[in-house]
Amino acid sequence: MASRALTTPDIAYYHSTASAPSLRAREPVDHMERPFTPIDGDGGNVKVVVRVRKFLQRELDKNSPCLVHMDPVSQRTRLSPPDIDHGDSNSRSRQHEEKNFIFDHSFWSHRESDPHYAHQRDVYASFGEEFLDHNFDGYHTCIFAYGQTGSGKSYTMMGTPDQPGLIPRTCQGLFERIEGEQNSSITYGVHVSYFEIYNEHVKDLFTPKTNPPTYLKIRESKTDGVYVQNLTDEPVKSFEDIERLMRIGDMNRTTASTKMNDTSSRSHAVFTLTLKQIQHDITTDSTIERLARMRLVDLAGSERAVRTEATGQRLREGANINQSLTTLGRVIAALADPKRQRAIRAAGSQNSCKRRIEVVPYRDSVLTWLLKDSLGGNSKTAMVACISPADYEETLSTLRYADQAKRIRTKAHVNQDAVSAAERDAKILEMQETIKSLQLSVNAAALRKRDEADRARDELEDYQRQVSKMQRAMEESRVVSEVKIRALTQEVDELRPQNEALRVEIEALRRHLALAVSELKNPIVIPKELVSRDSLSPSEQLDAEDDDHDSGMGEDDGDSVVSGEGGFEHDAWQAEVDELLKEVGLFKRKVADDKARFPHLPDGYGTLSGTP
Ligand SMILES: Nc1ncnc2c1ncn2[C@@H]1O[C@H](COP(=O)(O)OP(=O)(O)OP(=O)(O)O)[C@@H](O)[C@H]1O
Repeated sequence: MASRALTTPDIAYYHSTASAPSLRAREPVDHMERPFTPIDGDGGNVKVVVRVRKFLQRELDKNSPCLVHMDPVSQRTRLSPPDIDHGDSNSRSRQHEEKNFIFDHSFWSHRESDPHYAHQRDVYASFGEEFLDHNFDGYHTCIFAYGQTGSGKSYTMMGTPDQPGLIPRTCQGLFERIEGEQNSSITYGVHVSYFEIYNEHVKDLFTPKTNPPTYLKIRESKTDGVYVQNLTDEPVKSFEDIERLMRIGDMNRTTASTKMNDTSSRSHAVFTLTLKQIQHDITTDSTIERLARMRLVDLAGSERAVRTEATGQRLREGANINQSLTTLGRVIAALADPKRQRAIRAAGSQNSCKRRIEVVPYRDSVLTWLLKDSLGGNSKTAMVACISPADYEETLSTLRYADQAKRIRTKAHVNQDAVSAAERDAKILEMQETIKSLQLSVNAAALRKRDEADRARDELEDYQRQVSKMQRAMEESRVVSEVKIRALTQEVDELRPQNEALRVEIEALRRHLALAVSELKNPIVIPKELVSRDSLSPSEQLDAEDDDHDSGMGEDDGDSVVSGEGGFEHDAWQAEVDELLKEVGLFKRKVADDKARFPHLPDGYGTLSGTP
């Protein structure tokens, strides 16, 4: 097993180039519009890639020749027979001949100076990103590394601190996409679990080792398929959270030094990321949920006891590893069998024909039982066949295995649900009811005799699962409510400036009306004598003025506008009156304007009685 990536210097500047279609499109996935998405229910063939590693010290010491050649254009992988002089003592060189294979991709990681050398980032860019796309589209995926011991599986899957592999890159890519997402109506939930299958037992890698070891049970349910009971499924918010967990998991993983590999994985490790995307539509108060599970599996390596020279515990481990890999081989062979595939197509929905289709031996090992869905069911799956450059027989066996896996077709479909707010509430209510009834039956069972204790325990476990499911649903409900609040707050913020502008306008209007009302309430009264004098002829006006002088008018006339200076006072009056008339005219125009702008103003608006 290669040491795992704790820090990731070369992914700090590694940017995902693939887009994350996710739920940005409000509608459910439309396969007609997105031709690259296969028809729902058809995951296509298992993608198979092959990677050859560099020489290890022991191979260099033996001056081993490189038996593998890869053509970067045709993707052809050629395996040459070993030279008799270089052939090891176990090889039966008489039967060896050149073999050619073509896979979806061949990664040449043998000599770094070669122009087509495949770095860790190239492996991820080649299909890791594509698989992340599938996850954001709502598909389950699985990538597993297969190969003999010491062939580079852990290096490819986990990598080293300097050269992180597919698992840390996938986790980093996932959070880069989530953080880059602009659509605030989508909420993301990511959970991580990590377990190993050691000597046909399942161990949680996130919980501390115990003595004796704690093994977990495998269960199967209609809704969840095959699952590990009570497995820790940690919620994570960032890549750093995952790194911390991976560190814990790797410390707990069973490795040992063998003759073939200093840090050999003695177990199959299954790292699972679960991505839940919830998009809330504020207009209909409904949600679309997409769930995708990505399984990243680092298998233990096949090994020959004569080569590893294992004894005791190592020998038993090796036998168990080989046993489960043999079962995996039988499962792959059954799934890839063209006769079986034809029979499935012919059977369609006829149950009688289905029964005659050969049963795939998933249950013969814990590994195949747990990977059932990933191998032949609802998943898009890729296999990385890791090979050594100097071991003809083991490499040929791996390449044959991989060649067979190419023919497997899976049945992936988008895992998506549209849920209205009412449905979600009803679901939570239903769960509460189930929990209540389970609680009753658990209580009742607890009262019965000891032989029923097992059943009671199972019911209790079911009950606990339901409770944690409900807690998760309620947590999701809370998250959706937060999204709603966020959207409404945003809307209020957007409306605030418009509201302020309207408020200012109304205030100005109110002041303007108050002015108009006061003018109308206190109209300007023009003295009668001024009006009647205006109607006289100029000569008559002069006579009238003489009369005024004669009668002493205007001597002490604080109230009168007409003074002894004659024409000057008259002009001032006239100017004042003109000014007032102008203002009245202005007011009338403003009232007319207001009526045009606000057609709903009452009819009496602008008149003394109609003014508020
Ligand atoms: N592409 C590569 N480039 C550089 N070194 C590599 C490469 N592949 C593997 N190695 C090195 O080869 C050694 C064995 O690799 P690794 O531990 O990944 O093998 P493995 O297949 O996981 O073995 P096992 O099944 O025994 O766990 C390690 O020292 C690893 O660093």
